Amino acid sequence: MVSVLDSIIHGVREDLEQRRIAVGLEEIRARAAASAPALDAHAALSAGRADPQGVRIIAEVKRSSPSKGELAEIPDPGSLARAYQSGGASVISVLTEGRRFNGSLADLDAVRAAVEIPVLRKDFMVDEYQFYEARAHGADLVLLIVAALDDAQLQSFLTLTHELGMEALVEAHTEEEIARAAAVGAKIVGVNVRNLKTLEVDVAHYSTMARHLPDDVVRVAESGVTGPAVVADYAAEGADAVLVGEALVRDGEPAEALRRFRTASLVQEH
Ligand SMILES: O=P(O)(O)OC[C@@H](O)[C@@H](O)c1c[nH]c2ccccc12
Repeated sequence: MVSVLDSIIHGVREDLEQRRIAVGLEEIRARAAASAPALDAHAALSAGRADPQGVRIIAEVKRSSPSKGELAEIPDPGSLARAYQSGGASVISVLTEGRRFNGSLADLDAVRAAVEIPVLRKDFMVDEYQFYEARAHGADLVLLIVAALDDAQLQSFLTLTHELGMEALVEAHTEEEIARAAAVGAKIVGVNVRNLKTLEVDVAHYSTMARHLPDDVVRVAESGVTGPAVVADYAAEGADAVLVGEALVRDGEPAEALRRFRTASLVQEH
């Protein structure tokens, strides 16, 4: 059976071939080498558990999703990102996938130009071209989805990411995927409570998976935040950072919403 993830990746590869025709590998490598050095995303996220200001937030610029359709128009991604930054975000995540998420590299450029904090290129990374492209467009961090890659790809893409001075958020959904992330030496591991093969969300899944995370990685809880209580639960389960999309893009006052999420972990100790 073709999963949602498989069908997204099929489209990602088609779109990628078009971009590779327009800007060849050699050119994109040169652009990556010429861009300002990546910011330290690992430092921005590590030891979030002990942060007296509350759990770290990775705030996402996300217009649409395969599960919900259009979430928000976001005519000016740079100004949304600035609001996130002023609300205390540690990292901005930008969806650059076009077909299902209605994102683009232009969104990444706009966000990069608007903020001083690390930026995550959130896409389905399946070809080395995309890593040079991410760096050329100012990304500091990329997403590696374990379910979309075999071990050899995971290892070589993680190495390439580090060679380019970037960090990777290595996303797992199952215990086996966490073990695969750990085996390649991932330093930042996300547990996505949304299963990308079926799109089902189960926020309790984070606590089930958290005990399998290695001690020495930065722990990120991804998806499913509907309000401060969910952020507080993730933090209580030991998350250093929480990745939030929908709840922030749908909120009319994203900076305020972000502040509420950050401090939720301080007031709702378990
Ligand atoms: O909108 P939410 O439920 O807050 O989720 C954000 C983020 O975790 C989600 O967008 C996401 C997590 N991993 C992904 C991989 C690809 C695309 C999107 C995602």
